Formats: sequence, structure tokens, C-alpha cells
Amino acid sequence: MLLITTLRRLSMANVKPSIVFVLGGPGSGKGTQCAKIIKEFGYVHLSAGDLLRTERDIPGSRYGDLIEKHIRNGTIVPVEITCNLLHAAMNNSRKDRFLIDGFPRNQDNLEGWNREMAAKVNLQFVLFFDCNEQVCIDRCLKRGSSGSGRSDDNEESLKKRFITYFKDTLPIVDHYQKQNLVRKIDANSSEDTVFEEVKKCFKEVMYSTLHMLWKQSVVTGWKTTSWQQIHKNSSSTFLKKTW
Ligand SMILES: Nc1ncnc2c1ncn2[C@@H]1O[C@H](COP(=O)(O)OP(=O)(O)OP(=O)(O)O)[C@@H](O)[C@H]1O
Ligand SMILES: O=c1ccn([C@@H]2O[C@H](COP(=O)(O)O)[C@@H](O)[C@H]2O)c(=O)[nH]1
Repeated sequence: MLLITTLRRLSMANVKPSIVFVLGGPGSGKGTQCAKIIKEFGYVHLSAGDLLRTERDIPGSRYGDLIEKHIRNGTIVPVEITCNLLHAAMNNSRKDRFLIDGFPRNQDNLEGWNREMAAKVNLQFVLFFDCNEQVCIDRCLKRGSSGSGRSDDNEESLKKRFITYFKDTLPIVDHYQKQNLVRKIDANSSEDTVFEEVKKCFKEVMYSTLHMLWKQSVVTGWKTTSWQQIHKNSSSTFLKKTW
């Protein structure tokens, strides 16, 4: 435990915050799975949609009407607004690992993020929830009829949201796929089954980062424990506490 904690502290000295983008269709389960990931692996969950809804609801917000118009129409808010909200939320949290849920959703988002933020963070990977359109629509309608209060959990907005998803968001997933950064999860099954796949994915990434840090400690002559020992003694609870 001491070794990993120390490795991590050493690595933090010059390290940028780590982020995972979480993408998928409306209702694919991004928020649900993020809630589970933060419990198990200790990231901070930042939902771009939630940040926009919170900004919209601030009395007198200069962006309130614009945000609501985009949400109802399933179109995408200009990146300057979303990126500023994300940046502020990251700074305010004072943490160093973030799940950025529902962003970047189009080319404008991608370019704005690359301009303002990409160099300040370490993008670990893109978690992509692949889910059948009808399954997603049924989930969102059920969420709406159970009292979500969301102005876009209705058939009309959902049609528009899916047009945006296919036309604008999937090309962003493709963009990251070309860089080998996408981890695709089948999101059609139950919450728990999906989470088993998600867990495997995070464990792989965390272990490979730990291994890299451990190798670096070998190079600098700082080695007290074998990699096998670290690997054998680790569990996700352990990783959450120490990582
Ligand atoms: N695997 C699942 N099986 C069945 N229902 C699910 C599953 N995952 C999530 N749900 C339910 O589907 C609805 C949508 O889930 P969630 O809010 O996590 O999706 P999302 O991708 O974040 O949606 P959005 O993009 O619209 O914010 C919620 O009511 C949630 O409880
Ligand atoms: O980066 C973003 C994220 C969201 N939006 C708008 O909000 C709604 C709802 O988003 P959810 O992630 O489903 O909560 C989305 O349809 C967009 O209109 C955005 O513009 N930019």
C-alpha cells in the first residue's frame, strides 16, 4: 500500500488532472454508470448536461434562455459556455481525476476543448456506451414519466436528440477511435451487467498506469516491492483508497 501511495504522490508532482470522456446516446446509462464508477474508483463526476441545467436555473443567468432552447431542441450549446462550466467545476473540486459525462458532443465542442483545455489535462480514454436507439428512448420516456422533470424526456425532443447524436456525436467517437482511445461497452443489458464490463475497463487502465509508474521507479533506482506483489495484493477497493 505504501509503495503505491508513494508512487502516486511522486507521479502527482508534475502531473495534469486525468480525465475520462463518457459518451453514448441519450439514455444509454452514462449518468447511472458514472455514479457507480465514482463509488468504486473515486473519480469526480462532471455531467456537462447537469452543469448546463444548473446554469440555466440560476435566476438572471445570461445564458438561461439559450441553454433551454438547445436542450429542448436536442442541439448543442456553444462550447465557450460548456467549457467554462467544466473548467470552473474542475478547479472548484480541487481533485485530479474526472469523468466528463456527455461531452464533447460535436465538432465545435471538440475544437473548443482542444483550444482551451486539452493541453491542461491527461485524457486517459473515452468510455463509450453503445446502446440500441429504441432501448435508449424507452429508458428516457420511463425516466420522464417517473418525474425526471427534464424538458427533453419526451418523444419530440428525443427524436431531435438522436438526430444530433448520430450526425454530430458519433463522428467525435470515431475521431477518438482513430487515436485508439475508445473503450466500447455494450450498454443494452442490466445496470449491474454493464458495470461489470466498466469495472474491467477501469481496472485495466489503472493497472497499466501503475505498472508504468512502477517501471519508472525502477529506472530511477527506487524499487522496494516486485510488480507481482503489488498486483497480487490489489483490489478495486484498494485501488480506490490508494490511487
Ligand atoms: N442498464 C440499464 N438498464 C435499464 N435502465 C437503465 C440502465 N441504465 C440506466 N437506466 C435508466 O435509464 C434512464 C437513463 O439513464 P441515465 O440517466 O444514466 O442515462 P444517460 O446516458 O446519462 O442519459 P442522458 O444522456 O439523457 O442524460 C434512467 O432512468 C436510468 O435509471
Ligand atoms: O456538452 C453538452 C452537454 C449537453 N448539452 C445539452 O444538454 C442536453 C442534455 O444533455 P444530457 O447529457 O443528456 O444530460 C443535450 O441534449 C444538449 O442539448 C450540450 O449542449 N452540450
